[in-house]
Amino acid sequence: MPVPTSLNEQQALAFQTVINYFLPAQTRSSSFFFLHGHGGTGKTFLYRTILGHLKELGKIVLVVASSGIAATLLPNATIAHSRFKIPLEIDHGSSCNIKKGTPLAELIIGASLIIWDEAPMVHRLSFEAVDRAFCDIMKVPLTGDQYIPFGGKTVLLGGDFRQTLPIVADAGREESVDASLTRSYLWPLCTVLHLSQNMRVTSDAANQRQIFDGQNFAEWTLSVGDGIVRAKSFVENQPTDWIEIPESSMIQSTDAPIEKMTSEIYSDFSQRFHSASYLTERSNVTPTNINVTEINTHMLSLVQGPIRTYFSSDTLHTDATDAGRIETKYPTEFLNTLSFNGYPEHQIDLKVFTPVMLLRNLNPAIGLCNGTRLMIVFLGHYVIKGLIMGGTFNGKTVAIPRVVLNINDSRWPFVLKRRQFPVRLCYAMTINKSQGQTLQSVGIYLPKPVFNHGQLYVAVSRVRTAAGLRFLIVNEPNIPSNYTRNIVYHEAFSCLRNTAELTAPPL
Ligand SMILES: Nc1ncnc2c1ncn2[C@@H]1O[C@H](COP(=O)(O)OP(=O)(O)OP(=O)(O)O)[C@@H](O)[C@H]1O
Repeated sequence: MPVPTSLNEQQALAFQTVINYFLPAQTRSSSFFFLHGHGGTGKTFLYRTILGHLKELGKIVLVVASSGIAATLLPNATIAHSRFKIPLEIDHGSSCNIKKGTPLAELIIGASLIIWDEAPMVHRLSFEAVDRAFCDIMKVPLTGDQYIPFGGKTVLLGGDFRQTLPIVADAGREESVDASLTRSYLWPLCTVLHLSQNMRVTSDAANQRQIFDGQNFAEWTLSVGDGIVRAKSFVENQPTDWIEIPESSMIQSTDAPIEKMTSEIYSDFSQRFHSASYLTERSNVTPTNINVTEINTHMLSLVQGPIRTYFSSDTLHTDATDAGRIETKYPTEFLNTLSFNGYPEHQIDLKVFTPVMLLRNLNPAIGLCNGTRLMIVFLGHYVIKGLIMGGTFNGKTVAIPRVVLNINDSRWPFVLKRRQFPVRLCYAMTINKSQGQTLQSVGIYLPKPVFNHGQLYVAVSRVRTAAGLRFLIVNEPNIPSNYTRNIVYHEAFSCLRNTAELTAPPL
């Protein structure tokens, strides 16, 4: 099959390698691939090209993504966890809840290719559970010489290991790296396909200007991700990972850093606070939810118009034998004070024209995913309405209902049932939540440095141009305010470097 001329050299090689598996009688060493490339290298473009070609050949392709936002960028994509029924509570022996003979099992048997985008975000145990389920469906033994990964299905995973690793509660460096796909028994069985040419920013003349240390913006961003920017240590016995931020990107700190930062990112706010395109293009990002809330509260106070407050209904559910005692010990008033990452607050204050982020995958088919941003256009009693900002469904107005969320947090001896609109204001968002968003103007607010692998890289790679990036850093007095930490766990992706040279298989 001819390689499409629209692809660059690396994309063409990857295309050839994958498509080769659909041609008759080839010598096959592996049918499991990982497409590795940083943001803008054309992974999505390549998935679409492969999809188009296999469609022409009449093949079935299942497309999934680890996050709702990534799923909205690919045709007919769904979220991997729901598509493959991956258990939420997972351990080393888990499999997916896919029964033989069901329509889903038949669909998997009939599929020629599985594409899974943003794979590095997902815990390796999830891939291992899918591997077990596929082997079961395909009647392939899990051990011994007959074993083939994913039961012999051709699988193309993709993503960037420079970004944040799977979230593991209270994990240190070792546990975080151990959760990565690169630590799975599956990893040595995959063929890595590399993309490194940035197709998104290279054409932009402004980005070709040197911004720092002889590098242009795309190169600098990538060196941040690779953890190869020159770094210092300011605290004895602490890691040498403090890097200098280009002067041109700095906002000087003041006594009122939030006001200073937001007035730069949301310039002309009083005139433009109701413009969806203005809100779509910008956001502040910061490592923790506490600072996100501070920024959002400040911005809400600047919006003209009345506030509408929505309170959740909170109840608790427990199977414990002393359920009565637990209910007495944790009254509703106490439950209302609890906050959980990724869940709505008990009290949500909103105004028309405020931007919110959806916290649940309500209906990915119409763009309502965990991470979708919307501008509020209607605040009713039973329903709120928003205009989707960004992505494939940009500009669509949708209704958001109240939903019941079961919050199972190991710190508490109960499951909290919270009935609330699954939204949070998003003039600012955590760096982890910003993964997958593309913006024109981003203010990175660091009242404390980042605390995890890939966070600084995710933050700086949200924008397409150096001009769109602003930092406000508040450091201890002994550390200059143009330095911040760049945490990179090299061991999470060092195994990828040795596979950079891939030779094209014979066609
Ligand atoms: N071969 C190509 N020819 C023309 N344009 C391309 C090519 N490859 C990619 N692009 C364009 O470059 C931009 C970035 O590509 P794409 O979105 O596929 O990158 P990505 O690696 O998926 O990025 P991210 O990880 O940030 O989602 C898009 O506008 C895409 O259309």
